[in-house]
Amino acid sequence: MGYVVVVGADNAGVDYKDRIKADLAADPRVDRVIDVGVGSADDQTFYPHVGVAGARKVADGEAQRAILVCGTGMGMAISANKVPGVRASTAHDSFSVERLVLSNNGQVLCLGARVIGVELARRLAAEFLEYTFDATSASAPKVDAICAYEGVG
Ligand SMILES: O=C[C@H](O)[C@H](O)COP(=O)(O)O
Repeated sequence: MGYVVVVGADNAGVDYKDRIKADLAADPRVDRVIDVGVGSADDQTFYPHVGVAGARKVADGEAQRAILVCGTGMGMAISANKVPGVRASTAHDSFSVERLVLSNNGQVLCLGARVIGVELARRLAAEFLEYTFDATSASAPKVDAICAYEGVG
């Protein structure tokens, strides 16, 4: 069983989002890609609406992961983290992407199209799917402590 992955972006990130969406569609690790928009750079929908829509699909169990793109990645991360059960962060290097999953059990990777190049963004998106959180690891009780602050888990 492969991943269901949500992709989303605002007008600043839509080109990156569409590139990553195409990569995911061709990725054998991915069963389905859900695109929560925007559809074009003309769509001025504010990033929090996209970020929360994407994060809700993860929280609801419709998807296991989400990749959200805005200008910096930060607005998407702040917005996605408003959804209980979601752990989202901007990560612009390989080590941070690894730790987002292995340390933080993060399900939502946020990328900044005005910060990193599209080839790095594509690579980080692919790397994000390489990792699976180990619930028996020493990091697990720390993630449990995060969840306890929001009444989840
Ligand atoms: O975090 C927010 C994003 O970077 C967004 O794409 C741009 O937001 P701004 O237009 O408010 O700078």
